[in-house]
Amino acid sequence: MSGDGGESGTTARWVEKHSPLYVQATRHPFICRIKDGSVNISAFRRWLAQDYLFVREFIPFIASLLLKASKESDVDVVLGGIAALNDEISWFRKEASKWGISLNVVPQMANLEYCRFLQSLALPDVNYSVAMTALWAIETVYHESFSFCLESGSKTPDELMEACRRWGNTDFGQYCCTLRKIADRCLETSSGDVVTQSEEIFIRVLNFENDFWNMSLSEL
Ligand SMILES: Cc1ncc(CN)c(N)n1
Repeated sequence: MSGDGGESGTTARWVEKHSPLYVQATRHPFICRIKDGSVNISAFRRWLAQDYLFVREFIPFIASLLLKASKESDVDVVLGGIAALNDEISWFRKEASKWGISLNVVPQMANLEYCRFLQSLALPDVNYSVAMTALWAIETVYHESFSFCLESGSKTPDELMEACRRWGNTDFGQYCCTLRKIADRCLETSSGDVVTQSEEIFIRVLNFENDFWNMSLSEL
C-alpha cells in the first residue's frame, strides 16, 4: 500500500479497525498450512471444487457492477476483472482434471450462503459504493492470503504453487489496489448511510471468507 495514498483511505481505516477479523480471513489455518507445507491435500481438493462453484456465482455479481459503473475507467477495470474470471474458470477445469476432481459437487452450506450474499449484492438497487467495497474485499482477501504463501521461506508444496501464484501474483495485487482506489473514491462522496452499509458489507465478506476456509478444512 505504501506510497499510493492507500493508507489514508476509508478502506485502510476499516482494515485497521477490524484487524482481528481481517487477520482471521487472510491468515487462516488453511492458508498457514499451505504456507508451511502441512496442508491436507483433501482439504485443497475440497476447496478447489467448492471455489469453482463460487467463481461461477461471482461472474453475475461482477457483471452487475459493470451495469452500475458510470466512469469509463471503472468500466475498463471491471471488464478486465470479468476477462480474468473467464481465464480463472478454465484454470479450475484444467486443475480439476489434473487432480482427478469432479466439479459437479453439491455446494456446502458456507458456500451456498456466500453465493446468496453475492446474489443479493447483484440486485439493481444495491448502491455502487457498497458493491464495489464488496468486490475489493473479496479479491483482496485472496490476494493477501495467497501472496503470503509465496513469501520467501514458505514451504508451499510445488503442486499448490500455481494456485498461490494465480491470486498471489503482483498483477492481481495491482488489480486489488485499483479496486481499493475506486472504492475509496466512491466512499468519499457517499452518504453516511452508504458508508455505514459498506463497512457492514466489508465485515460480512471477512466472515464469509473465514467460513469458506473453515469449510475447506472441515472433513464433512
Ligand atoms: C471464496 C472466494 N473468495 C475470493 C475469490 C477470488 N476471486 C475466490 N475465488 N473465492
